[in-house]
Amino acid sequence: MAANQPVLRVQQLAVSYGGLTALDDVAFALAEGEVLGVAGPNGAGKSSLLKALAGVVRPAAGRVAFGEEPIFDGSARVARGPRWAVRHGIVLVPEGRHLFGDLSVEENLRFGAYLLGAHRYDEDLERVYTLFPKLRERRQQKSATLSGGEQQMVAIGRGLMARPRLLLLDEMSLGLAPAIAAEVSSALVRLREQTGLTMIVVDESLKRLARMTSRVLFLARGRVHSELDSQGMRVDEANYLLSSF
Ligand SMILES: Nc1ncnc2c1ncn2[C@@H]1O[C@H](COP(=O)(O)OP(=O)(O)OP(=O)(O)O)[C@@H](O)[C@H]1O
Repeated sequence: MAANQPVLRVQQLAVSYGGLTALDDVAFALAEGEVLGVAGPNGAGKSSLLKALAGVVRPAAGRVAFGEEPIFDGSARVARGPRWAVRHGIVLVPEGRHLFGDLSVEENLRFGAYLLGAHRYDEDLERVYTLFPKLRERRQQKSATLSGGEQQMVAIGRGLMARPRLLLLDEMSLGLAPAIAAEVSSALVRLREQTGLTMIVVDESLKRLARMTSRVLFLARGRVHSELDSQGMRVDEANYLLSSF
């Protein structure tokens, strides 16, 4: 891929569920190593966007390309599914974590590598445990008995075990106390600094998004309302903008 080519290009993307339009005419591009935040009120289409990129939801129209590869092209009738996406490095950490509660932390993490087929997990596991030291202490513990924050760390770790090139994180702070949410987002900032991984992050807190991302896309009623640079973003003003949607 040429250096100036976006790693992800989304054009005129539409998603609908029966008669309900969840996303309409959404367009943006993402450069390699960029971390994009997505904000918007409930029902704005944030999860639908991540699911469409991960091949979990089939768009109604538009085009999505990952590097040179089309993920979806309405006019060419190309629609990739979730297996294709994971194998090509697009990994979704879904809202709600979806862990196997009866399995241990390490078994859940290993599951993230499952779709990649046979490869050595040890180095990947080590990287996850370095990012989230709490998980190393609890590697044999059943996931259901972890705290919410630890479960979220397992969900992110499981995503990392799939060796992502684009990591999609949906509402990772949902239900977490602010201090724990801050701990999880600090880990993502370290991940970004250490690996340069390209990510899209949905989070209800603009303050956390401002720390984690380089720019934030605001969705309202399924459309891109505006986009702000995270560095110069005044969180109070951005919150005011959000409340006006
Ligand atoms: N499987 C589905 N079937 C029908 N409608 C759906 C489905 N999933 C989402 N929707 C609808 O699509 C719209 C966008 O939902 P989506 O979950 O993408 O929004 P969101 O911005 O992630 O919201 P939230 O912040 O509440 O998670 C909403 O009106 C929602 O009710």
